[in-house]
Amino acid sequence: MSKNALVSFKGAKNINTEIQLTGSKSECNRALIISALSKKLVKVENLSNAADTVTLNGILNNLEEELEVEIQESKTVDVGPAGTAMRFLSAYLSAKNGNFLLTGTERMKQRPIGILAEALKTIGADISYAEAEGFPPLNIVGPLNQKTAEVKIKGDISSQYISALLMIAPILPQGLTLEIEGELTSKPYVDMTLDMLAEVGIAHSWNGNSISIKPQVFKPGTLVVEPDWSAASYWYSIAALADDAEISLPALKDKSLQGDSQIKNIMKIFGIATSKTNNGIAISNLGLSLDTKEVLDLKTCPDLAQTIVVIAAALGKNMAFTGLETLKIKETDRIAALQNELAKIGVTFTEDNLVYTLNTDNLHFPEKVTFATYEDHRMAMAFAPLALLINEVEIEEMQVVEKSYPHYWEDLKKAGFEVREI
Ligand SMILES: O=C(O)C1=C[C@@H](OP(=O)(O)O)[C@@H](O)[C@H](O)C1
Ligand SMILES: C=C(OP(=O)(O)O)C(=O)O
Repeated sequence: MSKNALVSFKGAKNINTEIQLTGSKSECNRALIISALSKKLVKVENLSNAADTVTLNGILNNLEEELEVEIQESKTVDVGPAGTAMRFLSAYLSAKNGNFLLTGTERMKQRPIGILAEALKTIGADISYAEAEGFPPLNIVGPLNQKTAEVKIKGDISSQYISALLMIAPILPQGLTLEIEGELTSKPYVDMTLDMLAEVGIAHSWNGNSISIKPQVFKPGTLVVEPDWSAASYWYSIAALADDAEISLPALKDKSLQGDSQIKNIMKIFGIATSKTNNGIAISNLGLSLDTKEVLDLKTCPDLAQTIVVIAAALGKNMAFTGLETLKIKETDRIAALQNELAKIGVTFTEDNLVYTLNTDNLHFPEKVTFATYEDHRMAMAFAPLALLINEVEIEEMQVVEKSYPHYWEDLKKAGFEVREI
C-alpha cells in the first residue's frame, strides 16, 4: 500500500548538514550497458541504488545467465518506469541473439519510442509494436543483420534515442553515422554518452549534425560514477528556502559529465553560492536573491525544470522559461502536474508561444498543503522542500522517489525535517 509523507520543519530554519548523494542514474545506466556490450571488460564503480539502475542491472544480469543456456521462446523484459532502460535496451536487445518482449508501466506505454524503433529498423533490426504503433511494448528479434550504417534521426523529442544508438555503434559490423534532424534536445546527455564511450577507448567524430562511430573494441577499464547532480538540485532548493544554509555534498565534481551540474550557475539567481571543498562541493545561502528579467532556457537540463520552477514560484519570482517541450512525455505530463500543484499556493504557470510564465501575484502559503506526485519522483522531491515555508506539507505516494533517489526522505530527516509516513 502506498503511503504519503507528512513533512514539516520546526524551529529556526538553519540547515547545516552533509549529504552523500547516490550515483547518477544516467551515468549508471550508460555504464551498465557499456559494461554488458564490452562483455564485462569494462567495470562499474559506485553503482547507484536508484530503482531505475537496480532494474537495468537485474535485467542485464538475468539476460547474461539466460543467453548462456540459449532460451529461444520470447522473453519478457519489464523496465517498469525507467525511460533510459527502455530506450537503451531497445538498441541493446536488437543487437543481441534472442526474442524479446520489451515492456514497462502503463505510463511507459504512453512514452513515444517510434523514432528509435524506426531508426533501428533502418539499420536492420527486427522490431514490431506489440500494442500501439510507435509506443512500447516492442517485440524484438535479434541479432540485427546490418543493412546500413547511415541513419537519420529526429533530435527534438528525446536524446535518449541517440544515446541508445551510439552505445551499440562500436559493436555493429559497419558502425553508425547518425544524422540528427532538427534541434538536439537534452544535448549534455549525448555528450555524456560520447564522453563515457571515450573513457573506454571508443572514438567518435562529430561533423555538423552527424555523429560517427566506427566498429571498435572496448578497452578494459573502470567507469566511476559521480553522484547525481539532479538529486543535488533539491539541496539547492532547500538552501534557497532556508534562512541560513551550509550543505556539503561530497564527491560532486567541478567538471561533471552531467549537464544538470549547471544547477550551480542557475541557483545563483536565488542567492546560492557553490564552493569547492577538498572532497566535493558545499552550497550556502548568501541571502542575495537577484531580480531576473531574462527568460531561462532549460532545453539542456529538463530534469531541473521542476526544481527551478517550484523555487521561483515559492520565492515569488514571476520568471519565464523556454525549452520545456519534452516535459509532457516524461514520467507524467510535468507541465500539467506543475500547473495543478502550483495552483495550491496561488501560482499560475501559463504558456504563450512556448514561453512558460509564472504569475505569483496571489502567492500564499496555507497551513497545510497536500501535493500529488503523478508517479513522478521529481514532483515529490521538488515540492517537499516547501515544508520550509508551509507548516505541513503532505506528499502523496512518497515511494516515487525510489526511481532516482531512494534515500531522499532519510536525507531530509538528517537535515532537520520531520518526515512522517501516513
Ligand atoms: O539520457 C539520459 O540519461 C536522460 C536524458 C533526458 O531525457 P530526454 O533526452 O528524453 O530529454 C533526461 O530527462 C532523463 O532523465 C535522462
Ligand atoms: C525523465 C526522467 O527519467 P527517464 O526518462 O529515464 O524515465 C527523469 O529522471 O526525470
